[in-house]
Amino acid sequence: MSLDLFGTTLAEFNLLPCDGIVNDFGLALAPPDSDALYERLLHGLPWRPDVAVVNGIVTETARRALWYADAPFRYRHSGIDRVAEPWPGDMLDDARRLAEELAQTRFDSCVLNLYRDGTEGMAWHSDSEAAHGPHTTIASLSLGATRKFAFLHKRTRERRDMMLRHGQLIVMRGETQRHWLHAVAKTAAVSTPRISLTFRRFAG
Ligand SMILES: O=C(O)CCC(=O)C(=O)O
Ligand SMILES: [Fe+2]
Repeated sequence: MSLDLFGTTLAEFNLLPCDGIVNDFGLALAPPDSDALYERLLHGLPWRPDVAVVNGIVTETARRALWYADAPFRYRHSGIDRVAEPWPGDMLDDARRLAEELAQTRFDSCVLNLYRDGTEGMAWHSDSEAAHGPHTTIASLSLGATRKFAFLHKRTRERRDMMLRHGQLIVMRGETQRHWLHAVAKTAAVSTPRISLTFRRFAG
């Protein structure tokens, strides 16, 4: 699953210099499986805009989003209260198992994002400590177009960027959400969709 580079695996390599851990598992899903999952999710899920409060006004995002979980968990994010929906059949079962195996964590929910092209991104944010606890683990599987994923340290403004490719899985863990913001950068160079599956744990 992870490339063996001179005895250390990619997964052991921490992309962040301090205050958190981001492991890159490389192409965790083989191309035929990534292609099949991408097509199934792109065409088979009821994608809808996300909502966020911007300058006090409730606004629909260009990006599409969905949130599935084992139970109707509630989560306040971007100023809006959300409730999780039941899993869409078995569509996400294999991806969830893969994420659990690589991250060595049990996940009970998945936030999915659809960026239809490079004009759509996600602004700097961190994923709520209140909902996930201070040492949350989030596994993120990318499908479709390659996009730049960036990290910005909240205090030092130090920055780390990585490209996320079709089938690539990364894990954010430890104190990453407490000390770092992350974002999906917009770009004029991408004209095709990208989907991210972000597996999380809400129950204790
Ligand atoms: O699309 C991505 O890779 C990141 C998504 C993200 O940060 C989130 O859903 O909180
Ligand atoms: Fe996030």
